[in-house]
Amino acid sequence: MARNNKLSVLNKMAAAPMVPVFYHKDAEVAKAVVKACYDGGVRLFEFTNRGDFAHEVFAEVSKFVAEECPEMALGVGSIVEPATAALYMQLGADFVVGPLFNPEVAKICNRRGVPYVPGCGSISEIGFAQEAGCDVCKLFPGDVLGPKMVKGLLAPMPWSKIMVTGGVEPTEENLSSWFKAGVFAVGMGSKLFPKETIAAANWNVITDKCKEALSFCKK
Ligand SMILES: O=C(O)C(=O)C[C@H](O)[C@H](O)COP(=O)(O)O
Repeated sequence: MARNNKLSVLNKMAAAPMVPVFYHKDAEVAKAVVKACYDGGVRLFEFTNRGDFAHEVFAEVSKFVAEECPEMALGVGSIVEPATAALYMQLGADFVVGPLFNPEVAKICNRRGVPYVPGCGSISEIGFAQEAGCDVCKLFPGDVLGPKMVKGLLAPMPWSKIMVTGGVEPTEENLSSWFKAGVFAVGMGSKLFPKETIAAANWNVITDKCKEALSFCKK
């Protein structure tokens, strides 16, 4: 079961609005990356469901987070259908993210009070997701859709909480363009975790990058 309830996850997202997105098949690497992010001020972490045994790694990371990163909410990403969402919720996922909106995933997340952040590429999808109980919608792929879309949709739908993901960069220029447009949070994967940094186990570099990126996430 989730360690953090919906309110706690949303409050963390409001306070530290950057969600690192990461997958590694080696649980030790995944744990080190989660801890490096935690030390850099990150309070929400999305472990993506990539590969057949990703849930086994998630289970180990989840135990580690409970012991070593008590303030962290651990979510799962790349979820496209309800069976996989249920599997991860059983393993303690605090929130569920996906590249698309699936109403069946919304239903089972709602039943357990777990926030579902679905990927949406149009204003109508965001509307359908909101009606299905999604408090935060993920604008995906962000670099294709752009900050102007966020500004545009917030004019008629100012209640919308948007987390943009896909091509977001940990630079002041990129992050401030999204936050100026009105996003609630950003999700960031490949640009926050260059392959060389992970291969070299340069965890301090990740901690520093997270600290710096969070300082650019100004609403
Ligand atoms: O897994 C999901 O649910 C996705 O939607 C796709 C990606 O994980 C993110 O979009 C990360 O994107 P980058 O920051 O560009 O690496």
